Amino acid sequence: MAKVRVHELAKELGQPSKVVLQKLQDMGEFVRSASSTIEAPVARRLREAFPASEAGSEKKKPAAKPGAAKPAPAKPGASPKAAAKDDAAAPAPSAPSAEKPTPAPKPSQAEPESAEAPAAKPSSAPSKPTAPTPRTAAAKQEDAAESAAQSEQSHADDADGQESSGSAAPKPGAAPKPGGARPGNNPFATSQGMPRPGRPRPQRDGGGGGNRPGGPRPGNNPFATAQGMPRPGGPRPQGRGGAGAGSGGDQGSRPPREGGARSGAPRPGMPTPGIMRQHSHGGLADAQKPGGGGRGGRGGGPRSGGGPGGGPGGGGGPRSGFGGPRGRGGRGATQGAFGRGGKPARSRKSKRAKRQEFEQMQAPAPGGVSIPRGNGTAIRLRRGASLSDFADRIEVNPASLITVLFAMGEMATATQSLDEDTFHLLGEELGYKIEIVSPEDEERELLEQFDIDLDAELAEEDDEDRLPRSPVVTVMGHVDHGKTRLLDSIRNAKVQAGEAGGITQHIGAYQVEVEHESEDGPEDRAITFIDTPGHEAFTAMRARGADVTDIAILVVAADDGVMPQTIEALNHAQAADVPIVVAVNKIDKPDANPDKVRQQLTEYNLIAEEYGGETMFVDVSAREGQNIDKLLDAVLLTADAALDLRANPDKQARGIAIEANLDRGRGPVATVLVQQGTLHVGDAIVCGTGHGRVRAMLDEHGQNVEEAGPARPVQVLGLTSVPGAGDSFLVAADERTARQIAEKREAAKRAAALSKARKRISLEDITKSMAEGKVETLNLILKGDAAGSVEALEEALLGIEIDDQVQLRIIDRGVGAITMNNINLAVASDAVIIGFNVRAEGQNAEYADREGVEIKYYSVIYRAIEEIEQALQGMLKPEYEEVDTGSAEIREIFRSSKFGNIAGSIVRSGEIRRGAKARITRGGVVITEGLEIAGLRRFKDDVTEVREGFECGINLGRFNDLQTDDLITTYEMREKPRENTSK
Ligand SMILES: Nc1nc2c(ncn2[C@@H]2O[C@H](COP(=O)(O)OP(=O)(O)OP(=O)(O)O)[C@@H](O)[C@H]2O)c(=O)[nH]1
Repeated sequence: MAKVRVHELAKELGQPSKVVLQKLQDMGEFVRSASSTIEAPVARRLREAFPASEAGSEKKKPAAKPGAAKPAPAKPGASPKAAAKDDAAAPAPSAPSAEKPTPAPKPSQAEPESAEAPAAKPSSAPSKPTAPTPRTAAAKQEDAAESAAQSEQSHADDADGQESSGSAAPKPGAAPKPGGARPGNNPFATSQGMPRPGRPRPQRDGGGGGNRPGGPRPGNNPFATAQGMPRPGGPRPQGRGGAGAGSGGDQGSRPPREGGARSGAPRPGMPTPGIMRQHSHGGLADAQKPGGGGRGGRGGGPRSGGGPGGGPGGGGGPRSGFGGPRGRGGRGATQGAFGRGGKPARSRKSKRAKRQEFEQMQAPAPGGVSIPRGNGTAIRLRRGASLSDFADRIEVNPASLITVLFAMGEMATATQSLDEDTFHLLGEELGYKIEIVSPEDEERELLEQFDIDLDAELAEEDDEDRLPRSPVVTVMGHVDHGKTRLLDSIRNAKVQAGEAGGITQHIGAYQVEVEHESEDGPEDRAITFIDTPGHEAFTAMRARGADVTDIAILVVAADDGVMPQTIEALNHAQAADVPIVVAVNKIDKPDANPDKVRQQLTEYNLIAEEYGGETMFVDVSAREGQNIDKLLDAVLLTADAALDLRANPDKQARGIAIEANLDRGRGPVATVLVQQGTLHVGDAIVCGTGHGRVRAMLDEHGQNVEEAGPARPVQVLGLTSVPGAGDSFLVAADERTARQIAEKREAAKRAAALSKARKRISLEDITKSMAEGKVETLNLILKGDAAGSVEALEEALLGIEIDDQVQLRIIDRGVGAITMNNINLAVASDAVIIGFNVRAEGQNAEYADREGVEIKYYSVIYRAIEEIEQALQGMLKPEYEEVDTGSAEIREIFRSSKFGNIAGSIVRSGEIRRGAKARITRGGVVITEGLEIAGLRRFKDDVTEVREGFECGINLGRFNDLQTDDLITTYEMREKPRENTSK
């Protein structure tokens, strides 16, 4: 029921507004002005206080619904009794009200209202406090209600202003408290207690009833799904209405509409919308009271009862009432009851939850689990990652992934490192694109965590920052052709006289000064030599990602000519795109034939300048120290012609460890080659998985140096552990960072070691790799048992007619077993090794496997040709074969209506696994195959496998044609080595 304004009431009572105001004040209700509204209960009490006029009022407002009236009595104070009476008086409680088990007293009030509901327009009710007006009044009330409804809004607004007016002053009579509603007793309040200063309100008019002490308080409503103020949506009109006449009753069930506002057709039994609104907005009259429970306004009593005790006042229950529109109303916010305050948080949550649910619904469930589909989302995982890592990335439980993987036929634990193929398969199944981070990317990402971006560093450098640096040279060649002697010779020739007594030591690399004739005249240039001769070391470093060599000196003994390892070295250098300078050695020997060497090498694309080529050949004698200067000159000329060797010396040093060892007295000692920047004593350094502070640096002469610039090799002391040759080093901001980087590198290394290396390049996927731009050519290394067969193979391979877009390159060939060297070259050059009647044995085979190098074995040339041809055409597909995994003999057949026939069997060999493919043979004849072990039991238990010698029950799904003595054989498809390919 709507509230009435004081002047309206005054008119009704035939009293001047002033008098009425005074009266209200006497009653303990504070009303600001004649235009203030007051709650129905207050109005009722007022009418009682002016008996004379009451009659008139009755006449006037016949409409007053009984219900409405009743509520009044039900003031809190009135409590039970009043309520009870009301109930009685009230028209039979409407069904709705009945439904609501109104707690306490309120019920009664509510009921009445509902009963009248039809007639009682919201607003009217309140306005006509006249209470138990006979139904006749209903009609009129309807009108009144409508108008009330219309005015609701305004009331509400007014309310704010009036809030304090305490329209709701406690009724004298009923309400015990003279002073109006007391804090804490406001049934409409979402929270009890004193209103905070400044935020009184809501109650404003509405409240009358609300305050009643007897009224139910929010939070005490046993029927409320949630205590406190109802949510906007939820509250039923009545709730609000409750205020007034306690109509609240049934409301609970009604939809929250805004009270009367709507069509004006109040629902029967419902509290008048108008009122409700008011309540919702304004809240109870008590507003004024400090404690007034502000908010309370709306909701009247707890659901049904209309107001809890508050009968009068409140009406609706907190819950139902909308009164309590979400929190806000409660707080007295003017926005009112329907503000959206209350539920936002909850609703957001629920949306999220819904979305998740939806996503899960779409998820494929290979193992019956729900996992959100990736829809092609790319997930990057480090090498050696586990299911747990993957699960973290897609935010699912690792157990789900284990299940999926299991359903796909693979078993793995959550923390077990998986290989790339498995991740790809799993990713495909779930709609994710798995990318395994390459070692280089991994290192890059690792450093990024420390704000170190080596690529960006280089990109940001200006050209002027980069100064010329000396070339780094590696000496290669056949055994005994004089590599070591040449290195010694160069070193000794260049040991400065000034370095008195300087004993040159082998530290892995050294630098020499050369007087070089350039266009601008003579100048001193330095050349750095890697002191470990041979292409083996060179390629091993490359295989580790360390490309330190700028130029290769290929040593060929003039008396011996080109030999197998000459060619191998040549191939390694060419595979690395490293320019070559040929040192034709031992020219002091009488049988030396330097020209023959030149001639021989033309076959390998090394054409001497004097023959019109671009390669510099220098005849030297390492033993005699002859032409060493010329050789060094040739190195510088080649470097200048083919390379632009420059580096920025003005930054923190980065480089590669060339060699390292544990020295008894000095601890870990590493020879590092600075590639960029300058290394200083005292720098915090991380080298491979070792770290520390540079305690001292020594050059190749054993002299202490304070700093080392680009291309300068130095021995570094101060590391915590011995790095490996080829490990990169860098200077970090501080020791702590250096340690952390080292630890992360260590962890990455461990993880990588745990994961099974994937084939870098394989014939099966060569075209795919080419399409993806991973490789541009198919690099092959041929090894055979005889020179003739290797040559024949090479010729045949080069004769394959292939598409222009595909390239075939034989980067090395040789006779003999497949060596570590061959594998390293394959690693460094992404090559496939072809073994023709030769194999990689023992350690080498393991190494190849570990490094992911594919070795294909053939014993028939045409087969090799055919496969490589197919590979280049993208036609080579893996071949599979059936491999039996177990067999069981049927001893007895059990018939089950549920599962069909069950074969009571005994496992004769291997093991029978659930899910395995199976075939049935009877007397040696295959009856059927392609079946699946659909069920497997040991006694009553479902099991996944049964081993040889044990009995079990096997269910073959729909296949029921079983007989005793039949043999069930399980098998699986395994990729098989191709025919004729293995030796
Ligand atoms: N006459 C002559 N002999 C030389 C010359 N250079 C090296 N030798 C000899 O050739 C032999 C092999 O020399 P090394 O320097 O050990 O050859 P290498 O290539 O290092 O040999 P490995 O380390 O076994 O690969 C030694 O006995 C040297 O003395 C040279 O210019 N003239």
